[in-house]
Amino acid sequence: MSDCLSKSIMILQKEYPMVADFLSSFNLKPEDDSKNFTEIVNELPASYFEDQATDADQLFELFQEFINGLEDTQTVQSIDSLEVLAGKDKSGNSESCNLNLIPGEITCIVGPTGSGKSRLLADIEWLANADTPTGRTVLINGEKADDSKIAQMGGKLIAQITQNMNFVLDMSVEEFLRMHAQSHFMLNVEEVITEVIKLANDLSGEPFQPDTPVTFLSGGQSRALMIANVACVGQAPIVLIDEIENAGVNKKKSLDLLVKKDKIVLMATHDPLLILLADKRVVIKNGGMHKVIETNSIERDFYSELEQLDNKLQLTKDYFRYGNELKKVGDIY
Ligand SMILES: Nc1ncnc2c1ncn2[C@@H]1O[C@H](COP(=O)(O)OP(=O)(O)OP(=O)(O)O)[C@@H](O)[C@H]1O
Repeated sequence: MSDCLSKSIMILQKEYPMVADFLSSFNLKPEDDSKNFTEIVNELPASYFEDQATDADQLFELFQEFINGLEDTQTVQSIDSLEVLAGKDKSGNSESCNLNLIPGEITCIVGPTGSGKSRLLADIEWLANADTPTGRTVLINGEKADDSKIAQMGGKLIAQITQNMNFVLDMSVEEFLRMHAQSHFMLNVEEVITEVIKLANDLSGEPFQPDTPVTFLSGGQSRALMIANVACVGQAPIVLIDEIENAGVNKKKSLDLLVKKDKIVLMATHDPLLILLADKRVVIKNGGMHKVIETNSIERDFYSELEQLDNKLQLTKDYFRYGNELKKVGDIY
């Protein structure tokens, strides 16, 4: 018998408080919580199964699935380090450094076009084990992916945010978020939906409604929705971002949001504002990790100066985008 079917409800509830929600959603009100799930179900009268249109085997199966889901969720939440061990650059020379990432920290990947930034993201996405063109190895909590449960959890460990977030689903924003929140066993689904939509609208500055079909969202709106969703609903502790500079979202707010949720954030970018917002950056040269630079205080101070320049550039873009014609310099600001 599976462990969760033979453990007392009292013990299971200590490990997983959400067991109470499972029981109440099936109208099960055990009077004696020292009994296990099997005993509770076996004592139910036939009328219960008729009312619920289910049977004992189905309840056992659903309960096991539910507990497995909770176990997976707890495992992915306990990531406290990600390490990329050096492999080879494009010429086959050993890379100069490893890369260590921890929750609540933003790391940028910088380097010229074609240098290998996306390759590094892909190595992490695949939890490389000396089996990609770079020969890198990714360690999670100091362990190789194939050494633990992590291998099965690849999909739940890592969330990706890319330039191309195309939806093909025929559903509204609200339905999409509800489906996602339910699949993550969230308790307060409706509150979460409201929070994610509010955040996404704040990030893109181009509001949409709960009943907007996801296929109607603009590029900026869909990326904002993904970022808010990854931050609030997704339990993935590692977020990989490929270029959000032209994404039509507020970059600083987006990063603040992810960091507040204690995610490991790794972002390939050419944008100096994003680079200066990060805690550190790994420099890629000829496909290899060349060095890791911590953002220093001079760079942090330079950020505000650069931000003012960026705001000016943004105003200029909007000026022309909205059909204005420049008559004298100074009209824009
Ligand atoms: N260490 C390596 N060994 C072998 N091939 C590599 C290595 N690093 C990168 N490559 C290959 O080099 C090519 C360019 O890399 P990649 O697309 O990651 O560059 P990039 O820096 O993301 O470029 P861009 O800034 O234009 O997006 C890819 O085909 C990638 O697989």
